[in-house]
Amino acid sequence: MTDDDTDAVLDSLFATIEDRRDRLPDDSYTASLFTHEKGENAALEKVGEEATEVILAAKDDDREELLAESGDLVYHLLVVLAMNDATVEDLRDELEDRF
Ligand SMILES: N=c1c2ncn([C@@H]3O[C@H](COP(=O)(O)OP(=O)(O)OP(=O)(O)O)[C@@H](O)[C@H]3O)c2ncn1[C@@H]1O[C@H](COP(=O)(O)O)[C@@H](O)[C@H]1O
Repeated sequence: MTDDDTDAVLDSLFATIEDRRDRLPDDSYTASLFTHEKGENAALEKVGEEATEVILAAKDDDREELLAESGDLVYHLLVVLAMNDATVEDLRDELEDRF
């Protein structure tokens, strides 16, 4: 997979998150985070939980679990960005500024 492919996956995932945020379909886990009674805290708690699971998987040298939990973490992080008027493009700019 090339860097461009990775960008396309992140762009596509973020566009899906924005779509769920804007349309709030009933059967969407993403939409449920945007309508949760705990508000943004529900997504922030998931970021914390998934980060902990990443740490445990790394400490256990469990590569498969590490990748699965990293996927969950990145997804929930993108949801939090979408809740805060930030985009994956903003994140890309932030990282590029550090080169
Ligand atoms: N990448 C993800 C993704 N990663 C994780 N998750 C969900 O995040 C939750 C993670 O929870 P846990 O691992 O803690 O497992 P759990 O036991 O279900 O936890 P709880 O939800 O009960 O707290 C699960 O319900 C996963 O399904 C995701 N849900 C959606 N996406 C992407 O978002 C797209 C749209 O999904 P919907 O919003 O459901 O249409 C999907 O096609 C995917 O591309």
